[in-house]
Amino acid sequence: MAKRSAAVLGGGSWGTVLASVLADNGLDVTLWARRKELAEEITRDHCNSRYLPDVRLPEPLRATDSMEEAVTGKDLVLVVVPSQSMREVARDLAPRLGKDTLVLHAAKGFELGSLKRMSVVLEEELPMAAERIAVLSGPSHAEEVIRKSPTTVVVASNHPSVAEEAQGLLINSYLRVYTHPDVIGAEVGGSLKNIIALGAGLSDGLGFGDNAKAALITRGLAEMARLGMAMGAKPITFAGLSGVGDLVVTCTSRHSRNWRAGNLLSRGLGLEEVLQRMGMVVEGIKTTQAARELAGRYQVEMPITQELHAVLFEGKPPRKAVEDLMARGKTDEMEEMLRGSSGPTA
Ligand SMILES: NC(=O)C1=CN([C@@H]2O[C@H](COP(=O)(O)OP(=O)(O)OC[C@H]3O[C@@H](n4cnc5c(N)ncnc54)[C@H](OP(=O)(O)O)[C@@H]3O)[C@@H](O)[C@H]2O)C=CC1
Ligand SMILES: O=C(CO)COP(=O)(O)O
Repeated sequence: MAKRSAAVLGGGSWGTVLASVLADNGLDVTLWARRKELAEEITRDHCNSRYLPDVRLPEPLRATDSMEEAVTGKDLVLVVVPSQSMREVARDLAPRLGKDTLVLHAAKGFELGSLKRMSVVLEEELPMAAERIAVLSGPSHAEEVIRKSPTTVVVASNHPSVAEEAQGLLINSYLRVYTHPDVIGAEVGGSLKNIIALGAGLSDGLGFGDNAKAALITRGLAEMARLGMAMGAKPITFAGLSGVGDLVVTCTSRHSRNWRAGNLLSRGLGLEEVLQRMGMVVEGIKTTQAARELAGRYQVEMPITQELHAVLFEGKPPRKAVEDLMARGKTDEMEEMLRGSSGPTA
């Protein structure tokens, strides 16, 4: 059988690590990075010093700044760029995509303005591949996967054979990949957890304790599921890897960029300075804007998201946001779930 092949689009931390996983699995892998010097460093020195310092990449992994060279003839194209770049990259990919190529993305966010999920953006830009699109999500920090630390993820697709094929290419002894039928749930969970992780970083930075973090995780999950259900997700998806699994890892891991950004904000730094210090994408910030608009569109109550939006974009002091969350009207924890409603609570 011919050697399977893949292109990974995006030379950041997650794209580089997923390309390394596929290379470890024996695929012929080409990584596409928009900057020539980064592509050259990966091919020549087997490292990505900006995004993964002190990590040696598999020798067979090659990189290029030519999209054409990266994707031609590949069985799989894995798109791993920040959400706000997804459409632009998909547009460049469209004329070069093979007729049977599987398209998988691993981005966690919504497109600002349209508020679309990433698989919808891909379907629009790659209509010829609409039946071959899948999403990779779940608790998976790049820094741990590259160390081959046991990790579990899901590959969700509306087409079971597509999810199974992607599962077969990615699964190995340190990365256990489950298929999943709920694309909406996987994308909404993976995106919204970043908002709650920003809140967890803020909460820890303000010196609140484990009780506060457990509250954020649990009530955060409730509001993620509420919006997700209103958008068409299956509620049970939020109990899985792309829901509570990813929420827990992002709210508790020292690797989380969203947690770290929240923590810097708690020290009084402005948003611009936080982003500059991070030097990597912090998806939760734009997702907070998108989720607040989605909450309005679907008439869903998302108090943590609302308060975080006020802190990030309206200058509200974080402690006042916490006070306001604690002073909300009395309600029943499970009421909306037991009623099966996604609408606003009393
Ligand atoms: N890091 C992780 O552990 C995980 C990340 N993810 C998700 O994966 C996505 C990518 O994250 P991650 O790799 O960590 O991000 P990074 O910030 O580490 O890297 C982003 C990469 O995307 C590139 N990029 C940005 N815009 C464009 C564009 N318009 N065209 C081409 N390339 C572009 C950047 O290029 P340049 O260097 O030239 O700026 C950079 O190589 C995000 O949605 C994130 O939430 C999901 C799971 C785990
Ligand atoms: O999605 C992730 C882990 O599953 C990465 O989260 P951060 O972007 O917060 O690092």
